[in-house]
Amino acid sequence: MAGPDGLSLESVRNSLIRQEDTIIFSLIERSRYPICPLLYDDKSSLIADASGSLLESIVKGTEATQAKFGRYQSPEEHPFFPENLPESLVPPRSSPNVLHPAAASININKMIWDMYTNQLLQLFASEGDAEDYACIGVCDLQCLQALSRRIHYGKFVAEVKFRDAPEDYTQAIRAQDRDALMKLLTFENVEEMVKKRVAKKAKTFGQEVTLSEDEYNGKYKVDPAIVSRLYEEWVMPLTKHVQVEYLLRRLD
Ligand SMILES: C=C(O[C@@H]1C=C(C(=O)O)C=C[C@H]1O)C(=O)O
Repeated sequence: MAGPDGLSLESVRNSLIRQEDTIIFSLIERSRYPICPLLYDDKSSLIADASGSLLESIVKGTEATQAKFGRYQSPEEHPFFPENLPESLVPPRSSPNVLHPAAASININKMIWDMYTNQLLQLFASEGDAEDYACIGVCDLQCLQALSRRIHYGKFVAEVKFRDAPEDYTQAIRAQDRDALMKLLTFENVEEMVKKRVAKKAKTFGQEVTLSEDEYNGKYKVDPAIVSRLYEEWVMPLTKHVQVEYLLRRLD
């Protein structure tokens, strides 16, 4: 049942389903380009005097602009480089914060960055180089932000699950028992559906649309099996990790 603030398991699951579209489209966009290793190289001399990789500079610069316009006032958004972000110029949000205040201390973007640059990219982008650094970096930024939003949305999922069964969760939280919390919040049947649905979406969104009535039997823009694997091995485990981290602090 929805709480007075409108939060319900159905509404948070619907949001996760909608976010699948954003993630898959951003992967499709990124897969148009080769990996382009120079973008991620800390020692590349692509821009003089910059510390870190070119992607880091692109993400830091974009986050600074977005912070000024209030992006990180939203509890759904988490910066990759929270240090030294400028103050927001827009007035604070009026919507009530439905999360426990401890939620603000959870940001696993470093893990997401490492997973994306060291493991995921290699799965869906081809080997090689290109000079469209800005376009490719912006595609990476979009993938990273979409994955980060989805994974940190685990805070909302956890809040709703806690409200639905406060006694069960309270016991595990008081004991700071990660395994018990993981067991309580895991729904294997939902995870199976997620894996199947994202593969189906990758097929639907990633085919070449023609006017022919024949069934599509061409190549998909991103491999549906890889999208499913991405969810199984990284996206869902990290979302559950965020859920556990949030619940451990839920009674602070
Ligand atoms: C997000 C939820 O919690 C867990 C994580 C899931 C996910 O990341 O998609 C799916 C099912 C659950 O095991 C949920 O129950 O919807």
